Amino acid sequence: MSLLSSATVRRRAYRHLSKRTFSSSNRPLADHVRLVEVGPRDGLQNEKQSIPAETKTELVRRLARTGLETIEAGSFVAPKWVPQMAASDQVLSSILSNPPTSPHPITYQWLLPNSKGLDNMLKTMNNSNSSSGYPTPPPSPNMPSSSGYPTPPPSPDPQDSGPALNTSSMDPNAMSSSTSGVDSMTQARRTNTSAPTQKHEASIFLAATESFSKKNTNCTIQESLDRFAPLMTSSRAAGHPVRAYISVALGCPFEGPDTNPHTVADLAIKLLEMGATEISVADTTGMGTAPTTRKLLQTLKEAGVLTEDLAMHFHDTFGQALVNTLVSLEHGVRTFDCAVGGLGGCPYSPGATGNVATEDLVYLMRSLGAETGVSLEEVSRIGDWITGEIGKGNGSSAGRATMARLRREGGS
Ligand SMILES: CC(C)(COP(=O)([O-])OP(=O)([O-])OC[C@H]1O[C@@H](n2cnc3c(N)ncnc32)[C@H](O)[C@@H]1OP(=O)([O-])[O-])[C@@H](O)C(=O)NCCC(=O)NCCSC(=O)C[C@@](C)(O)CC(=O)[O-]
Repeated sequence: MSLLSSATVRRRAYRHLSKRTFSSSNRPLADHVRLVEVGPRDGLQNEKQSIPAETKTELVRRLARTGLETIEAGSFVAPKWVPQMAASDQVLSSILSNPPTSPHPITYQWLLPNSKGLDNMLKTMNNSNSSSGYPTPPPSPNMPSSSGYPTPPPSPDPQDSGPALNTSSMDPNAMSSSTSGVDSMTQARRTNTSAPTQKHEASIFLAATESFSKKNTNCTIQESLDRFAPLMTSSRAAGHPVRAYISVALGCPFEGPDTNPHTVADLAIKLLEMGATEISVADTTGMGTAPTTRKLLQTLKEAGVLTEDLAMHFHDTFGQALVNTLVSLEHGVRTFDCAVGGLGGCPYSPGATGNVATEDLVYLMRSLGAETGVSLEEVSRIGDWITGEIGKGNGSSAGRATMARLRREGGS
């Protein structure tokens, strides 16, 4: 892809804003941060030893009880490329036929590389529908707003660029375990025992560099866009909104740390124009730093990409994920991807390690006075359990500290 001038990107952004037909269904309140749990997919896909489908399903079931509202539960990619995800159809079938218990509706996301992936996802859904009585999603015209999604909450004050940071000396770890991690709103929602509904979304992915695009999906960036146009139309028509990742946005394992932010902005606009409901900007390699994250977010803003259409997806390879999260929060981003226990890594990004840990993000947000609705104790128990199941060290500092406290208190 040619390097685009900022003027070209700005022109495209103007087009994108004037042609905007999508709505941001996940628009968060100013003091609410939405966490997208990617542990069952991004967290497990790179594990070498085969993990039983039952373990993956159990992970999703446990996560569904924590207050998380969005869980990426698997992928429908070529098994030759990522064998670990081959049982995602079993995970999906299980979720449909025996819905996980959760305090509120959950959106499950499924990563797709092409239309074959979408066909396989829809086939699994249809098979499960006929055997489980799960209602077939209504066909919808190509408008995400008519796909049965709830009305978005009131939009934040446009002047508000971030939650008021909590500068008090309160130690969030000192909260009593009876209230910590779950606010009164979440507690109230938990009293609702009626059967929760579930939604399913597709997530697609392309790269901001040609080298990574080739390695990860065996095609150029333009070929990715060409592949995704019909996939997105079909997915939305079947009632499944589409989220889009842009990988290697802050550094590429093959081309180095200087990914062109204008390329990222241009791709974000194209994907939004094609109907993506959200762009997850991914620091696949964890090379991002506070200055490069700030520069990327500034470039996206100047190009006309709204913060409510963005999620940030940080890997913690160089220990910068929380710093970059803070920079993003200050910039106004309110959606972050994470993986319990700090699991994760991309099979086609050599050397890259796990995603930022869910437990660490919950702890950070709580310290800043931003609400996630997620229980720190519950996700810490899950991080402890799943890393033990797959024989890995627990990659979450907040998770390890919380487990140590729970064990001291006899409540693990
Ligand atoms: C895109 C392809 C398929 C191209 O791979 P290809 O080899 O060029 O595809 P093909 O069309 O030539 O097909 C090859 C074989 O795969 C089959 N096939 C083809 N598609 C599918 C499918 N969907 N599901 C099941 N099977 C499929 C197809 O039927 C055929 O089977 P055969 O005839 O040889 O038996 C491949 O490169 C691929 O699957 N890549 C996915 C790689 C991947 O999953 N990477 C990790 C996820 S991305 C990531 O982790 C980054 C992210 C999202 O987390 C954000 C970040 O941090 O950056």
